[in-house]
Amino acid sequence: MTPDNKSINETIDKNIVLRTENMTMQFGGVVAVDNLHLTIREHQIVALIGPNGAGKTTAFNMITGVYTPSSGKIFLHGEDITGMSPDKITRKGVARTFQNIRLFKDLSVFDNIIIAKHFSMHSNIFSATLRLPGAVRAEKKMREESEELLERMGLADVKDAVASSLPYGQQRHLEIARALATKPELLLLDEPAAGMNPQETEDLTASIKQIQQDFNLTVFLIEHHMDLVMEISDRIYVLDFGQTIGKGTPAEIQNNPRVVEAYLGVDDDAEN
Ligand SMILES: Nc1ncnc2c1ncn2[C@@H]1O[C@H](COP(=O)(O)OP(=O)(O)OP(=O)(O)O)[C@@H](O)[C@H]1O
Repeated sequence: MTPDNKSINETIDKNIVLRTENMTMQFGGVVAVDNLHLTIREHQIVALIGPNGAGKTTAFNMITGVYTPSSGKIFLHGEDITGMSPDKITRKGVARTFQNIRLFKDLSVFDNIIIAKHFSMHSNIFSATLRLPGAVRAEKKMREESEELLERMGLADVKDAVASSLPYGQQRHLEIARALATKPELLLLDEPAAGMNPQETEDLTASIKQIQQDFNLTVFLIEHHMDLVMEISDRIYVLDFGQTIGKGTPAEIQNNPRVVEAYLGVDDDAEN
């Protein structure tokens, strides 16, 4: 390899935020995810799709440290994070939302954000209680950043409302805001449009694109709403019974006969 080729390859590799090698999860006799190879580059929006039970959430759970893979490796910017704890992975710049909303339902919108900020900054409860100058400054900064985040997410008007009192669509936006409060570089969204009507889904599609640009993010999302997936994804991976049956651009996926047969041919909405 010439020196020029070598430096080109190194530059390309630096752009890889997340890479999995043979990532596999077995539950008893079920291979939920089978040898998954992912490559996600900086500032891409990448989707993971597939029928129910295909292994999508299990893949997220391995990447975020909830499960340790049965075999295979996970690299974040080239660092092996396989089996690292969820807290540690969050502090390395990975945040996620969940398929079923997991807010602090009895707390205000603002407090949901502040708690996430405290968590990500590893703030010291003793210095905060004693109101030491450094802690006071940090707290002030956190509050300002939280206000700004709520403003950007269109939630400033409801910042004092109890989280559970928000309409469903706004609760989903709050969940994304809370994930953003940890200042991630890589944002994982698990079915962000679940339960949304077509108008809410359209609004969310625009929001995700905007958030990705405003916060300079790399986004990896699981979603069943194909309009959303096809519109915003740079690349798509398709799982079926844990196996990767397709990967490529939206156009490539739409024309992949195996994917159409296993998944795209089935109209999820028609079943409901
Ligand atoms: N903790 C677990 N213990 C045992 N089996 C599990 C566990 N978690 C998931 N599975 C199994 O692994 C397979 C993949 O499940 P997973 O939830 O990852 O699918 P999914 O693609 O996210 O589905 P959906 O679209 O319905 O959310 C399923 O057969 C599921 O029953």
